[in-house]
Amino acid sequence: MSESEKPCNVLELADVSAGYGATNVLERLSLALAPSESLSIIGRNGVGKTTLLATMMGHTDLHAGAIRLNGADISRLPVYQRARLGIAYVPQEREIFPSLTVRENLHMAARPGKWNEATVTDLFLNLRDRLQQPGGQLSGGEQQMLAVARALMANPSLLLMDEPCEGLAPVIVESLVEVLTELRQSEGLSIVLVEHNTRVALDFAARTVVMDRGQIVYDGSSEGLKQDAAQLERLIGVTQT
Ligand SMILES: Nc1ncnc2c1ncn2[C@@H]1O[C@H](COP(=O)(O)OP(=O)(O)OP(=O)(O)O)[C@@H](O)[C@H]1O
Repeated sequence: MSESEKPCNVLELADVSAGYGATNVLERLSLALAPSESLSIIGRNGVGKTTLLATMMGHTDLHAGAIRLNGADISRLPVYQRARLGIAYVPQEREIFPSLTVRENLHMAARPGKWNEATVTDLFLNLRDRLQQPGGQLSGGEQQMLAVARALMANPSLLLMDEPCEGLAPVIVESLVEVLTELRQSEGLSIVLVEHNTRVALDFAARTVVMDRGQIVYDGSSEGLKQDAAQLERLIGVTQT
């Protein structure tokens, strides 16, 4: 395949410096994601993982560099336009609307495509029985499922997820990871997962990025990191995964 025939990256960050106000958290960071490719992001606390997702979505101040989505420059676009172009974001805080029903939450940002009320509730069966209940009455795990399901209803090409397993019981984490793994295999969907649990992160995607102080210090095979405890320890200070 020649260069011109190659499908363009779903996402590309080129030499991006970004942060909050005048302060940069990300320093000249570059990253590209092929169509349908998924990626895990790990790193110690406070190294800029959330800031990286927030920058993709347009929630931070971009000071230098460019961000492209499916080849189009979105660097200066506000959040809602990025969402319309196909980025969905599940923030750490979930941000579901507690007084709206599950169904109302689901339909807030729905766009036509393969993900609709029927298909997302096939994926998260718990939600199907609770469509009429206020979102605030759901358990933590169900609220997380609602947040992911609502993001899917926008039929994105890129799904950004910030620590979806945080605060959930191990059995819920297990079922959520199962669904996320199923989603990772969806044609036309790229997932970027920020995950504190190194084992979950390395199992989730074939490719893992490790961040340190606003930069990428490893970008490569998840399997490679799994097999190299010394490197993992050096990068993020864990001895077991
Ligand atoms: N809204 C904000 N305004 C100003 N500084 C912020 C804001 N959010 C984060 N920061 C700072 O940016 C840096 C990176 O934080 P970020 O939350 O991106 O890291 P992280 O790797 O996601 O951390 P954690 O694993 O603890 O969630 C930190 O120094 C943090 O204090």
